[in-house]
Amino acid sequence: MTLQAIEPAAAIELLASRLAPIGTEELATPDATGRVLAREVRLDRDSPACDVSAMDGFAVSAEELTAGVLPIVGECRIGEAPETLPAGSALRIYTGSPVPDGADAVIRLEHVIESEGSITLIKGKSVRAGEDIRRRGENAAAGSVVLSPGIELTAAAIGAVATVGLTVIPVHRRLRVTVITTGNELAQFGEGELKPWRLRDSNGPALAAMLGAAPWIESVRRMHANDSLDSLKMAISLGLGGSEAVVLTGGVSKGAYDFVPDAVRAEGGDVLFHRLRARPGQPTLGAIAGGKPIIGLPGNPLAVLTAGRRVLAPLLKRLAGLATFDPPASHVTLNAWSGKPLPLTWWRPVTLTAPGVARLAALQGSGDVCGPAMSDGFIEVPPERADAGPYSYYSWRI
Ligand SMILES: Nc1nc2c(c(=O)[nH]1)N[C@H]1C(S)=C(S)[C@@H](COP(=O)(O)OP(=O)(O)OC[C@H]3O[C@@H](n4cnc5c(N)ncnc54)[C@H](O)[C@@H]3O)O[C@H]1N2
Ligand code: MOO
Repeated sequence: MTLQAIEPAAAIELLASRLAPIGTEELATPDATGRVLAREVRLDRDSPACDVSAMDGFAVSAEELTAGVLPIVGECRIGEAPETLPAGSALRIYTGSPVPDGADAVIRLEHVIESEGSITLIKGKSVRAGEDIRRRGENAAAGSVVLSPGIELTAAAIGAVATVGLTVIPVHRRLRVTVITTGNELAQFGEGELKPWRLRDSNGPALAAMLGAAPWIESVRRMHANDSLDSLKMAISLGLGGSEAVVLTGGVSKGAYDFVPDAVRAEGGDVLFHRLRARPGQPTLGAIAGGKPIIGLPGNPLAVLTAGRRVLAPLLKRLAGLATFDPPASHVTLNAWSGKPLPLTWWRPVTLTAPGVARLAALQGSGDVCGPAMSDGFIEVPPERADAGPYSYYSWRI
């Protein structure tokens, strides 16, 4: 069966729509950092839960302080129930202390003169009702949604989870991914002198580096298959058995020894796309078997990086439970364009040189491992464009 070449975004959408997020587990809140939240989090009480001072100073009646001198008659301690402010007086107050009943403003320390146990406004300063008071519920009211499911738990999110009082939180389990390298040309461990027609595996380590850094990936298991249908079938079967996603590199194109498409189908894979309208990475294949994605990346090292980052990574994010699995990219402008336009999407490695500015990496083609080595990521050049951009930019970090 020949499938039409498809746009990268459409390929992601097609396969993502067939994937369900992995199951969940409960973790102690701080241990969930970087993990994908699996429930909605709502505020259990108003934030703040009572009126509190925003500054160190004095709780007063704005009208009374504006009118003259106020004796300091006590203090509002932080962490203790609100005091009552007697009429015609001031209470010391600290950032976060509950505002006493009877006060309608906080005047900060540096705006008053304190003398003989009383305060007066410094000349030129004024005080208004409501000043420097954080009102109960002004951040958010009890019951409001603070976090939606499917977000990655950042430091800010963990703070919110903790403030709601959740000591354990449901998150999606982490993915186990199997990466299968293919090809009889790859050197074996301990092979000794490397003949020029043999080569070291760079795709396996590059993919393990890209995927293994994600906090929602548990493990990247590496396997190797020879260029034979049986060897590939065995590796795919083992991969499907022990992980949530299987990624292959090489053997996916049109050569006599490119058995990946047949092996994927033989192992029950429903091939949804096989060829992207994008380069490098054109022969990329996407399939689903038993609800698990199988992604066949090409063998060329740059194609592995670009299609891995642009197509594989969003699909794994979807599987990991991330709601925004193909987020909008940031943009960079090139310091200079070079090259003739292509009739398809062109992924070109770049190095960032200033905020929002990038330089094209010098490289020979998609078989060049060294050219992209110092790049930060790549730009996505739409078909027929041949100018300095701006273009969508994808970092190698997923
Ligand atoms: N007649 C056609 N030939 C090719 C086409 C085509 O459309 N028609 N597409 C080309 C494109 S584009 C690409 S990309 C490559 C991809 O081919 P495969 O996915 O089948 O990959 P292989 O042939 O197995 O390997 C390609 C290249 O990559 C090297 N390689 C493979 N694995 C590794 C690894 N783990 N580490 C480092 N390098 C690896 C391999 O030795 C080959 O040099 O096909 C074009 N051909
Ligand atoms: O598209 Mo291949 O992916 O030239 O390298």
